Amino acid sequence: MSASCHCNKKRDEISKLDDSLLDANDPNHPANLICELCRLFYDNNWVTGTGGGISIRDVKGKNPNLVYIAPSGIQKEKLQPWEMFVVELPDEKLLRTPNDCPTELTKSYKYKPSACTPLFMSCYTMRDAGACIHTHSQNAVMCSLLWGDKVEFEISHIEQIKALPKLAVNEKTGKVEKVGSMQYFDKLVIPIIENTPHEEDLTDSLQEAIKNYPGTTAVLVRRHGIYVWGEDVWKAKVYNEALDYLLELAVKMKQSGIPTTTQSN
Ligand SMILES: CSC[C@@H](O)[C@@H](O)C(=O)COP(=O)(O)O
Ligand SMILES: [Zn+2]
Repeated sequence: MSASCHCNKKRDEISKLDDSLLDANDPNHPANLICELCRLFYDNNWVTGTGGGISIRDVKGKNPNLVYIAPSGIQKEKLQPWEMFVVELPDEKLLRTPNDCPTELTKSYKYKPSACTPLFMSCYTMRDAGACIHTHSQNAVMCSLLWGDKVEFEISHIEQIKALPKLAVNEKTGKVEKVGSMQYFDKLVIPIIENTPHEEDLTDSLQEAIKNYPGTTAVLVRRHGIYVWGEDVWKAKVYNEALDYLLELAVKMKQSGIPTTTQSN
Protein backbone atom coordinates (compact mmCIF):
# COMPACT_ATOMS: atom_id res chain seq x y z
CA MET A 1 0.00 0.00 0.00
CA SER A 2 1.38 3.46 -0.83
CA ALA A 3 1.41 6.22 1.78
CA SER A 4 -1.03 8.18 -0.33
CA CYS A 5 -3.60 5.51 0.58
CA HIS A 6 -3.01 6.04 4.30
CA CYS A 7 -5.64 7.91 6.18
CA ASN A 8 -4.84 11.63 5.80
CA LYS A 9 -5.96 12.26 9.37
CA LYS A 10 -3.01 10.24 10.65
CA ARG A 11 -0.63 12.27 8.51
CA ASP A 12 -2.09 15.59 9.62
CA GLU A 13 -1.94 14.58 13.28
CA ILE A 14 1.83 14.30 13.09
CA SER A 15 2.38 17.43 11.00
CA LYS A 16 3.83 19.28 13.99
CA LEU A 17 6.85 17.00 14.27
CA ASP A 18 10.19 18.79 14.19
CA ASP A 19 13.85 17.83 14.55
CA SER A 20 17.29 19.38 13.99
CA LEU A 21 16.98 19.05 10.19
CA LEU A 22 13.52 20.69 10.10
CA ASP A 23 12.31 24.10 11.26
CA ALA A 24 8.58 24.60 11.57
CA ASN A 25 9.10 28.34 12.27
CA ASP A 26 11.02 29.17 9.10
CA PRO A 27 8.77 29.34 6.05
CA ASN A 28 11.88 29.40 3.83
CA HIS A 29 13.28 26.18 5.21
CA PRO A 30 13.66 23.64 2.35
CA ALA A 31 11.36 21.09 3.99
CA ASN A 32 8.59 23.71 4.28
CA LEU A 33 9.20 25.13 0.80
CA ILE A 34 8.94 21.69 -0.84
CA CYS A 35 5.47 21.31 0.65
CA GLU A 36 4.38 24.85 -0.28
CA LEU A 37 5.69 24.64 -3.85
CA CYS A 38 4.23 21.18 -4.43
CA ARG A 39 0.80 22.58 -3.53
CA LEU A 40 1.35 25.41 -6.00
CA PHE A 41 2.56 23.01 -8.71
CA TYR A 42 -0.42 20.72 -8.04
CA ASP A 43 -2.77 23.64 -8.71
CA ASN A 44 -1.00 24.15 -12.07
CA ASN A 45 -1.61 20.50 -12.97
CA TRP A 46 2.14 19.84 -12.92
CA VAL A 47 2.35 17.27 -10.09
CA THR A 48 -1.05 15.57 -9.97
CA GLY A 49 -1.60 11.87 -9.27
CA THR A 50 1.69 11.68 -7.31
CA GLY A 51 3.77 12.48 -10.47
CA GLY A 52 6.56 15.05 -10.52
CA GLY A 53 8.13 16.82 -7.54
CA ILE A 54 10.87 19.12 -6.32
CA SER A 55 14.11 18.72 -4.38
CA ILE A 56 15.93 21.62 -2.70
CA ARG A 57 19.57 22.03 -1.61
CA ASP A 58 19.89 24.23 1.46
CA VAL A 59 22.12 26.79 -0.32
CA LYS A 60 21.33 29.56 2.20
CA GLY A 61 21.60 27.32 5.26
CA LYS A 62 24.54 26.52 7.58
CA ASN A 63 25.34 23.46 5.51
CA PRO A 64 24.74 24.07 1.78
CA ASN A 65 25.48 20.42 1.08
CA LEU A 66 22.19 19.29 2.62
CA VAL A 67 19.64 18.13 0.07
CA TYR A 68 15.94 17.69 0.87
CA ILE A 69 13.99 15.04 -1.05
CA ALA A 70 10.32 14.08 -0.82
CA PRO A 71 9.25 10.46 -0.47
CA SER A 72 8.10 8.39 -3.43
CA GLY A 73 4.49 7.74 -4.38
CA ILE A 74 2.95 10.37 -2.07
CA GLN A 75 0.25 12.82 -3.18
CA LYS A 76 2.51 15.82 -3.66
CA GLU A 77 -0.06 18.39 -2.52
CA LYS A 78 -0.38 16.62 0.85
CA LEU A 79 3.33 16.38 1.69
CA GLN A 80 4.36 17.30 5.23
CA PRO A 81 7.81 18.66 6.24
CA TRP A 82 8.49 15.69 8.54
CA GLU A 83 8.16 13.36 5.55
CA MET A 84 11.39 14.62 3.96
CA PHE A 85 14.55 12.64 3.40
CA VAL A 86 17.81 14.55 3.91
CA VAL A 87 21.12 13.57 2.30
CA GLU A 88 24.49 15.29 2.43
CA LEU A 89 26.55 15.86 -0.70
CA PRO A 90 28.94 14.86 -2.13
CA ASP A 91 28.55 11.26 -0.91
CA GLU A 92 24.74 11.40 -0.60
CA LYS A 93 25.07 10.31 3.02
CA LEU A 94 21.56 9.68 4.35
CA LEU A 95 21.03 11.93 7.39
CA ARG A 96 17.28 11.65 7.87
CA THR A 97 14.36 9.53 6.78
CA PRO A 98 10.70 10.08 7.66
CA ASN A 99 10.78 6.67 9.30
CA ASP A 100 13.06 8.21 11.97
CA CYS A 101 9.85 9.77 13.35
CA PRO A 102 8.29 7.26 15.71
CA THR A 103 4.60 7.52 14.73
CA GLU A 104 1.71 5.20 14.11
CA LEU A 105 2.14 5.84 10.39
CA THR A 106 5.89 5.25 10.20
CA LYS A 107 5.50 2.04 12.21
CA SER A 108 3.31 0.61 9.49
CA TYR A 109 4.69 2.29 6.35
CA LYS A 110 8.26 2.27 5.09
CA TYR A 111 9.00 5.45 3.15
CA LYS A 112 11.27 5.38 0.10
CA PRO A 113 12.97 8.47 -1.38
CA SER A 114 11.56 9.83 -4.65
CA ALA A 115 12.38 7.76 -7.72
CA CYS A 116 13.68 11.06 -9.18
CA THR A 117 16.53 11.16 -6.63
CA PRO A 118 19.38 10.13 -9.01
CA LEU A 119 18.15 12.71 -11.54
CA PHE A 120 17.99 15.47 -8.93
CA MET A 121 21.49 14.47 -7.77
CA SER A 122 22.79 14.76 -11.34
CA CYS A 123 21.65 18.40 -11.43
CA TYR A 124 23.32 19.11 -8.08
CA THR A 125 26.63 17.47 -8.92
CA MET A 126 26.93 18.39 -12.62
CA ARG A 127 25.48 21.92 -12.45
CA ASP A 128 25.83 22.92 -8.81
CA ALA A 129 22.05 23.45 -8.79
CA GLY A 130 20.25 24.79 -5.71
CA ALA A 131 16.96 23.12 -6.58
CA CYS A 132 15.53 20.81 -9.19
CA ILE A 133 11.89 20.62 -10.30
CA HIS A 134 10.30 17.70 -12.15
CA THR A 135 6.82 18.16 -13.62
CA HIS A 136 4.45 16.06 -15.68
CA SER A 137 3.20 19.24 -17.37
CA GLN A 138 1.02 18.42 -20.36
CA ASN A 139 2.68 21.31 -22.23
CA ALA A 140 6.03 19.53 -21.85
CA VAL A 141 4.55 16.19 -22.90
CA MET A 142 2.75 17.73 -25.89
CA CYS A 143 5.92 19.49 -27.10
CA SER A 144 7.88 16.25 -26.84
CA LEU A 145 5.23 14.64 -29.05
CA LEU A 146 4.78 17.51 -31.51
CA TRP A 147 8.54 17.60 -32.00
CA GLY A 148 8.24 13.98 -33.22
CA ASP A 149 11.51 12.08 -32.98
CA LYS A 150 13.58 15.29 -32.77
CA VAL A 151 16.11 15.43 -29.95
CA GLU A 152 15.82 19.21 -29.46
CA PHE A 153 12.94 21.59 -28.79
CA GLU A 154 13.52 25.11 -30.16
CA ILE A 155 11.84 28.49 -29.82
CA SER A 156 12.95 32.10 -30.35
CA HIS A 157 11.67 35.67 -30.64
CA ILE A 158 9.28 35.45 -27.71
CA GLU A 159 9.61 38.02 -24.89
CA GLN A 160 9.31 35.39 -22.12
CA ILE A 161 12.66 33.86 -23.20
CA LYS A 162 14.29 36.76 -21.30
CA ALA A 163 13.33 35.11 -17.98
CA LEU A 164 15.79 32.30 -18.72
CA PRO A 165 19.50 32.32 -17.88
CA LYS A 166 22.30 32.63 -20.40
CA LEU A 167 24.79 29.93 -19.42
CA ALA A 168 28.39 29.44 -20.52
CA VAL A 169 31.31 27.19 -19.65
CA ASN A 170 33.97 28.96 -17.57
CA GLU A 171 37.22 28.31 -19.43
CA LYS A 172 39.26 28.19 -16.21
CA THR A 173 37.06 25.94 -14.06
CA GLY A 174 35.27 24.02 -16.82
CA LYS A 175 32.02 24.64 -14.89
CA VAL A 176 28.80 25.98 -16.40
CA GLU A 177 28.03 29.45 -15.06
CA LYS A 178 25.27 32.01 -15.47
CA VAL A 179 26.63 34.94 -17.51
CA GLY A 180 23.38 36.88 -17.85
CA SER A 181 19.87 36.42 -19.18
CA MET A 182 18.76 35.21 -22.59
CA GLN A 183 17.80 37.93 -25.05
CA TYR A 184 14.68 38.24 -27.16
CA PHE A 185 16.57 37.18 -30.32
CA ASP A 186 18.29 34.18 -28.69
CA LYS A 187 17.15 30.69 -29.59
CA LEU A 188 16.14 28.54 -26.65
CA VAL A 189 17.15 24.91 -27.20
CA ILE A 190 16.04 22.19 -24.79
CA PRO A 191 17.28 18.62 -25.30
CA ILE A 192 14.64 15.86 -25.42
CA ILE A 193 15.49 12.42 -24.03
CA GLU A 194 13.43 9.25 -24.43
CA ASN A 195 11.36 7.94 -21.53
CA THR A 196 12.19 4.68 -19.76
CA PRO A 197 9.90 2.32 -17.80
CA HIS A 198 11.54 3.36 -14.52
CA GLU A 199 12.36 6.96 -13.58
CA GLU A 200 15.84 6.13 -12.28
CA ASP A 201 16.78 4.60 -15.66
CA LEU A 202 16.61 8.11 -17.14
CA THR A 203 19.76 9.06 -15.24
CA ASP A 204 22.35 8.22 -17.92
CA SER A 205 20.56 10.03 -20.74
CA LEU A 206 19.79 13.03 -18.50
CA GLN A 207 23.48 13.26 -17.59
CA GLU A 208 24.49 13.00 -21.23
CA ALA A 209 22.06 15.80 -22.16
CA ILE A 210 23.39 17.99 -19.33
CA LYS A 211 26.94 17.39 -20.60
CA ASN A 212 26.11 17.97 -24.26
CA TYR A 213 23.97 21.07 -23.70
CA PRO A 214 25.92 23.40 -21.40
CA GLY A 215 23.49 26.20 -22.29
CA THR A 216 20.41 24.42 -20.98
CA THR A 217 18.72 24.61 -17.59
CA ALA A 218 16.16 21.93 -18.45
CA VAL A 219 15.72 18.55 -20.12
CA LEU A 220 12.45 17.34 -21.67
CA VAL A 221 11.52 13.67 -21.26
CA ARG A 222 9.40 12.43 -24.16
CA ARG A 223 5.88 11.30 -23.19
CA HIS A 224 6.72 12.07 -19.56
CA GLY A 225 7.52 15.69 -18.59
CA ILE A 226 10.45 17.96 -17.84
CA TYR A 227 13.35 18.44 -15.40
CA VAL A 228 14.27 22.08 -14.65
CA TRP A 229 16.95 23.31 -12.26
CA GLY A 230 18.33 26.64 -11.09
CA GLU A 231 20.95 28.14 -8.83
CA ASP A 232 18.44 28.40 -6.00
CA VAL A 233 14.83 27.40 -5.43
CA TRP A 234 13.34 30.71 -6.60
CA LYS A 235 15.38 30.75 -9.81
CA ALA A 236 14.34 27.16 -10.49
CA LYS A 237 10.70 28.15 -9.91
CA VAL A 238 10.93 31.12 -12.31
CA TYR A 239 12.72 29.07 -14.98
CA ASN A 240 10.10 26.34 -14.73
CA GLU A 241 7.26 28.87 -15.04
CA ALA A 242 8.88 30.63 -18.00
CA LEU A 243 9.59 27.33 -19.72
CA ASP A 244 6.08 26.06 -19.20
CA TYR A 245 4.70 29.30 -20.66
CA LEU A 246 6.96 28.86 -23.72
CA LEU A 247 6.05 25.17 -24.08
CA GLU A 248 2.34 25.97 -23.91
CA LEU A 249 2.77 28.73 -26.48
CA ALA A 250 4.85 26.45 -28.70
CA VAL A 251 2.07 23.84 -28.74
CA LYS A 252 -0.42 26.51 -29.85
CA MET A 253 1.99 27.92 -32.46
CA LYS A 254 2.71 24.47 -33.87
CA GLN A 255 -0.99 23.62 -34.00
CA SER A 256 -1.66 26.91 -35.81
CA GLY A 257 1.12 26.25 -38.32
CA ILE A 258 3.31 29.08 -36.97
CA PRO A 259 7.04 28.19 -36.83
CA THR A 260 8.58 28.57 -33.35
CA THR A 261 11.89 29.88 -34.74
CA THR A 262 12.67 32.34 -37.54
CA GLN A 263 15.19 32.25 -40.42
CA SER A 264 17.51 34.60 -38.53
CA ASN A 265 18.27 31.83 -36.02
C1 LIG B 1 2.46 8.88 -11.57
S1 LIG B 1 3.82 7.93 -11.06
C2 LIG B 1 5.16 8.96 -11.52
C3 LIG B 1 6.51 8.41 -11.13
O1 LIG B 1 6.77 7.23 -11.79
C4 LIG B 1 7.58 9.41 -11.51
O2 LIG B 1 7.52 9.68 -12.91
C5 LIG B 1 7.48 10.71 -10.79
O3 LIG B 1 7.55 11.76 -11.38
C6 LIG B 1 7.35 10.79 -9.32
O4 LIG B 1 8.07 9.81 -8.66
P1 LIG B 1 8.09 9.75 -7.07
O5 LIG B 1 8.93 8.55 -6.77
O6 LIG B 1 6.68 9.62 -6.57
O7 LIG B 1 8.70 11.06 -6.59
ZN1 LIG C 1 8.05 11.70 -13.52
